[in-house]
Amino acid sequence: MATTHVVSLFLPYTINFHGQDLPSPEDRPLPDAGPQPGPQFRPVPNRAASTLDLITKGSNADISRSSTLDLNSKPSTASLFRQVTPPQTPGAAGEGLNHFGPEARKRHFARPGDPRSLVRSEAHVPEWGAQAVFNQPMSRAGPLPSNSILDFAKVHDELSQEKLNEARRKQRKRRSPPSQGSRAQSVERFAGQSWTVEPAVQGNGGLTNACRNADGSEEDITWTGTLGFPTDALPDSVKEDIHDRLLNEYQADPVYIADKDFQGHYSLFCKTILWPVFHYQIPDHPKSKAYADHSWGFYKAVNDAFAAKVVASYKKGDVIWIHDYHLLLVPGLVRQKLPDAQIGFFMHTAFPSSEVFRCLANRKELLGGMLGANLVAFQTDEYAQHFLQTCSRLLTVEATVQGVQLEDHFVNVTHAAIGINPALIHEARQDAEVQEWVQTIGERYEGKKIIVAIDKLDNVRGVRQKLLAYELFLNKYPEWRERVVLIQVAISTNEHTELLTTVADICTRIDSVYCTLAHQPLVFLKQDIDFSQYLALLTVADALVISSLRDGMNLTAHEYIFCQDGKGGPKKHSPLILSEFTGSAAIFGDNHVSINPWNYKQQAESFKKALEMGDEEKSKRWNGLNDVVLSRTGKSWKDTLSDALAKVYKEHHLRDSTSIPRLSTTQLVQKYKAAQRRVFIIDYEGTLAPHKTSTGIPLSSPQRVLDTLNELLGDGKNVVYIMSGRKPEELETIFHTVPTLGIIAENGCFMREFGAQSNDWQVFVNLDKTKRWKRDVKAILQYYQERLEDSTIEERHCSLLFRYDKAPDQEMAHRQAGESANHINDACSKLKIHAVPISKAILIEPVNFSKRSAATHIFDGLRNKNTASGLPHADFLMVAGDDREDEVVFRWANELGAEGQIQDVTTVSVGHRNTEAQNTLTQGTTGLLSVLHKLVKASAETTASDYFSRPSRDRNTSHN
Ligand SMILES: O=P(O)(O)OC[C@H]1O[C@H](O[C@H]2O[C@H](CO)[C@@H](O)[C@H](O)[C@H]2O)[C@H](O)[C@@H](O)[C@@H]1O
Repeated sequence: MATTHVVSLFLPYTINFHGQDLPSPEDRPLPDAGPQPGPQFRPVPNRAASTLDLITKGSNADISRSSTLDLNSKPSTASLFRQVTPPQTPGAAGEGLNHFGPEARKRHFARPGDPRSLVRSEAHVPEWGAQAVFNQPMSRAGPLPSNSILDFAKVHDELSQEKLNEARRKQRKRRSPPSQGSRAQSVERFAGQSWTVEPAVQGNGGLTNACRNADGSEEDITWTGTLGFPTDALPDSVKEDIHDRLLNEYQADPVYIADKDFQGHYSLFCKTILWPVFHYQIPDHPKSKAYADHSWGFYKAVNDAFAAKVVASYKKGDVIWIHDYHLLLVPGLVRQKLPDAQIGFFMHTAFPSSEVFRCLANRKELLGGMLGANLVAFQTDEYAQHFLQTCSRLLTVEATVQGVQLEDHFVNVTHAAIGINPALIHEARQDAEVQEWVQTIGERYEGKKIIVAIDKLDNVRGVRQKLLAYELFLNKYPEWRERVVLIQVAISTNEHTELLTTVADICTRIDSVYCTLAHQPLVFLKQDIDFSQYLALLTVADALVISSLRDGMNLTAHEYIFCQDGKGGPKKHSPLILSEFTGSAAIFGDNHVSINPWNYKQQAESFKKALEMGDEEKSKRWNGLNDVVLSRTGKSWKDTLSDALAKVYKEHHLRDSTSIPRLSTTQLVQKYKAAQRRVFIIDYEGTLAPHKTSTGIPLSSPQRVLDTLNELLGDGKNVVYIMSGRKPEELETIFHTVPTLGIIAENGCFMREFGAQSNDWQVFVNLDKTKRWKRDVKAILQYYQERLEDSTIEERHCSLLFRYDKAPDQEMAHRQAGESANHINDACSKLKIHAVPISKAILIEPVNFSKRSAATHIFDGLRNKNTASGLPHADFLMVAGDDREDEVVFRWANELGAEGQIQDVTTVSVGHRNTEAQNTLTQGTTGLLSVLHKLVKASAETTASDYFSRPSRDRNTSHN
């Protein structure tokens, strides 16, 4: 049975090992020690009380281990920061405990014994390899090479040396039998361990929830992803057991990646390069990470491993959905192996503007990878537009609202915002623990207003900006100081120590200025909270603030709106304060309180506005928001995307030149002979005659083309048009020996009617207006021409061509050409012209006139003429072409055929491109000439044989 492969970096499941002889923390490998023999487990830390526990249960808990804020014993926020040693780089030393504590186990709401549970959509998870939640193996990756730009050259040399050593090691291994060395001993301890399948700690909770039904079940899905912890230390037998159980019982196919590759991929390339760039954090000082660093190799290795896994488990008819920025290369890699597969790609994070994306050293490979999909989808229209513009600028391809036109195929681009799973949240909030927390928090803060904020302490979440704005709010509105509390849950990662310090400073300031013996207006929790506390906070909040500087969506906002409906606690309908830079803001209309998080003053005002909002307005706004949350759920997102993919896949398949039949000359001859009135519309360059270089086609055309056209025109039943992008006078010169030929020039801006005088041209465009836009556009093009060696501007009456085929630096030429096209499209959007990349040139032409509009004109003319004479206007139409401009004529002709307006319609694409034509002719221009010649010959033979087979008395009268 066909399945949908949901391919995401992390599976929704992980493994918890339950050995009898779990190692103590002292057994952990030492920093920089590399792979170590011996115990490989981290114990689960002693249970530490969470802050919210402390709120109610007193301060007996070991606060130094839990990094919590005990409101009863009131340590200052500053002391809180001092108590906690920031964790070290995961995998390097195996540290990184305590931020999550045992509460992080409850990131999900699980039915007993069933890991298919609701998870928090935007959970704030520990770094990979931190072993903060379950007993799992340590990373054997050892320290990775530095990715500081200052060490670039050194690392480069080291890596080259390492490659050499690796090759030598492999050679030695091939020569000698496998040893029973330390690695074999160290993995032994895992062989007999018992383990359980648990809901994942890492990964995209929004995606997991969207793929689950109201009862937690999933249909026809196979998950592909990693287990979320280092697996080098597991023996193959354990890996196989885990694989078999996950696949059989949970439809989850684990991908095992070498620890070093995973760490280099995730902690380096994803987290220090892609994530900041996609969220507009562009480092510009020497301490920042290099854009072109060695971690690209790790990124590729992980993407390769994923692609190999997908290809191996794919069966004909399956659908493949690849998710998020970790796996940008996978669509392209899978496409290479499975050219006919149905592949969708969804980007969960924001996609930056082309100006930012182009900073990435591997930008073309990344785009090429994404374009391996049939459908590339984003959360919002804005991100989709950024992607289209990036492709157009960096790859110099034509990007339309529907997608990207590549050399020989089309990739559709769309947007669909992910949503939440209301039914599962509703079930979860019925849990007694949630109810208890609702009551507890309500009692603890009775008489106060609670502003809630739940973020990962990462530069993109705008926590610093939020705290500064809150400080300003307290300063400006003293009447609120004793009546409001901001509960900021913020999980830090070890990467952001600078941010942590700044945030600590602000917290200290707020504490020292506004904290009193009776009231603390800021509760800063530098640890995660469990799922029931999360739901309870969202339920009782008087406002939620999301101040992200950039965020793909942000489903915490959606979960908050849902929790405020009064069915899991008090009916609050509290306001949502939401950054305009989140995807969610794009779908919520104007019912939230919108902020630019950089505008501290505005953000401070938004707190006041939210806290003082009247009940009526609150309910009105909340109803609007809730409508969006309930109508745009995770399920509807998933259904919309799978319908869209199925539709475009069908279209692509129909247009795929390998699935379009070759033109059958025999059938065509039969139709031709049967027809009374035939119309031919044939493209010139690339279809009837080969393409020539930028110097243009030679004005003396091949005699064979002219002879064939004259032969066709020799039959009085035939009406023949040539279509071309060239100027009328050029075409007139080329075809001066074919006097009655109809000509469409400059892609439909001019037309000489069939049978008209040689210089009798119809002009469809307004030439004065055309002159004006050409002058403006030429000025833009000249700017680019001056910067691009050996580029030229070719001027036609109604269009301009910026040619760069002779430019010595083609990389630069592509970039300049792409820039110029975007520049013109942006600057001249009101002029009804567009700039489109064609082969080695940018064509700037009017949007309202095309070969299709000219073809329609021809057909209307024939219809009018023949209606008057009583003859059929046409019962045979043949359209032949080879490139983008001809596709619109194919579509038009196919429509006429489908509507029955013309009995026999034949559309032929010469060459190998994906096309809307119904037939292909792969033999090129000479192939088409032979077909046309055969038609004429067959018809002449018919006429002769008809003549001689008729009685002689008829023969004598036939010309009367
Ligand atoms: O931290 P990562 O493991 O690299 O994953 C990135 C984030 O993925 C999820 O967020 C993304 O998807 C959400 C749902 O589509 C979307 O709302 C958000 O804007 C995206 O960034 C996950 O929820 C986050 O915790 C991860 O950090």
